[in-house]
Amino acid sequence: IWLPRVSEDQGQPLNSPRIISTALFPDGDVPNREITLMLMQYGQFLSHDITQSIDSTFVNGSAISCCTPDGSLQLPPHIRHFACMPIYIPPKDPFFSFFKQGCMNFVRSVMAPRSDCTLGYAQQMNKVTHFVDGSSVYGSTPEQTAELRSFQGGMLKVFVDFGRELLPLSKDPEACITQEQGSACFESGDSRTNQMISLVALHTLFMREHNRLARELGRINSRWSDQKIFLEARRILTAEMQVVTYKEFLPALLGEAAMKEFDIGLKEFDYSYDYDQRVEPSVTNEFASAAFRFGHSTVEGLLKIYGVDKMDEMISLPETMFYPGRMRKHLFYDQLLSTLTTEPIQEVDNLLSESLTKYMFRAGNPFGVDLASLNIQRGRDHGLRPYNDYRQLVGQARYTSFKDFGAQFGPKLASVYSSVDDVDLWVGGLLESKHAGSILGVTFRDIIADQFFRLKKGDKYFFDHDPSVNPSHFTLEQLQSLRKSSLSRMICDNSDGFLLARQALNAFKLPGVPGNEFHDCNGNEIPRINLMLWQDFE
Ligand code: HEM
Ligand SMILES: [Ca+2]
Repeated sequence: IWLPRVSEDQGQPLNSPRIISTALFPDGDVPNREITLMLMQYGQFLSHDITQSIDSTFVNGSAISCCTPDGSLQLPPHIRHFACMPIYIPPKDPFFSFFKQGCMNFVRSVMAPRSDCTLGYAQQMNKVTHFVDGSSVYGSTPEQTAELRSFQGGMLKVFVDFGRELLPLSKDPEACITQEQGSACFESGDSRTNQMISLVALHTLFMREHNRLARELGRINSRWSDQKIFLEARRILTAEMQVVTYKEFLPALLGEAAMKEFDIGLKEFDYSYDYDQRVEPSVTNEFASAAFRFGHSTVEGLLKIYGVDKMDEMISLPETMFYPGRMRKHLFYDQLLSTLTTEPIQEVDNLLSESLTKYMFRAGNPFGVDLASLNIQRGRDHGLRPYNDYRQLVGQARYTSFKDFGAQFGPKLASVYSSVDDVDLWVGGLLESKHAGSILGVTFRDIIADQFFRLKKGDKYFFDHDPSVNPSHFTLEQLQSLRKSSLSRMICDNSDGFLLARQALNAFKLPGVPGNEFHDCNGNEIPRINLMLWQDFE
């Protein structure tokens, strides 16, 4: 019902995720040659639009701790919260032992009530709307949306910092490491916004695009109310996000073959007529707790920030986690968008930046937490089956021996797992080699493609669905225009204009990759949506 998985060998508990993490996920630098860091950053932004599990808390909302205050030991079961599932750190740990850490806090996710009110095995709750609907921009509840709106001209609230529009400042004193003078901590539709600075940049980009749309719509339709402009701008921004996701992001991630195999490409003309009410659109646990966490392997631990003709700064990622004050620096937002669209992504492999496995959220401390351990433990918390079962599900032969994982990983896996049927999904999925034009192995590729199939075919409000099913459908002319949206156009239109005078057509592909040369933002090569199609003559 809710007990974590045990070994297929003799039913003993599985090995500690931290031991698996140190054996298999060292740091290393292997950049991809075609894909930009933007795929990583948009990936995280998009994942936050569709999934967020909820950590259990005490009844009064305070956080649960499953370790002794000094982190040396786990609290004994009889005095700790029932949702505790702390991660054991061995005394010989190559990193945490220096700090005498023997326990990494881990609290199990809140369960969802079953829709038919029966009892049965646990499923976890999703805190955000699973549809690709801009909830990361607008929030997932009407109350959150109201909090973010300015109620003037259809716009979202902003913090005007010496003439530049940034996200509104957070009122929560705990949302960042510091709220000191000159620093900043931001508010958006998603509670994870300040997790790291390039995520803040994407939230800023989308907020600005909403306000740009609202200003234009208000200019074209001088009689529209705040409410009308807000809803219309939101409908357009959501469509833009769906176009960027299905036309640019997914092909770069999954490859053209998967787009065809799973029939998730966007149509070029007409409505798509492919809404199917039998399709279950909610996010699968396999997607949220393992496959889409492929992104953690693509994170670059050092952000290279360029000045006009030289490198300005090399920022270590943990220094920007819950500490996004640099956003207030004059050039920084443009510089960061430029870094994201010109620097390569790290390959999806067994290499993980130390900024995530040693220093994540360290907030000035000499050590942080290990995201790889959290991912493995989360998979067990959420009741995922072992990797082998999913291999079979996507049509691959089950592995029968550790040797099947190859000479590089087989022996390492054998040293930390008792049975080949014990390997966790997130671990096995990351170790696969790339499949058919994708940057992912076949198992993650298929789990992710399946999810985006559901999120399109199962969403009656998806932007290209026809009037017979979609109460908020567009006209065919509007649809044609919306299909030209791109992340590059959005960046061109919403940068500060200090550095970003040009963009490559596809923001997920490195400039200079054939067919992806730079174009002037002011020219017509990077297409624009024609907002005159929203002119209302009534
Ligand atoms: C610096 C970058 C990132 C940091 C610091 C970060 C951190 C985290 C943390 C702390 C969690 C929760 C772990 C747990 O307790 O289960 C998480 C979950 C997750 N992350 Fe990341 N992440 C980053 C980038 C990414 C990227 C690039 C992607 C995808 C492309 C991604 C996808 C996800 C997903 C799907 C989840 C599960 C969300 C849920 O359902 O709760 N993350 N991440
Ligand atoms: Ca959503």
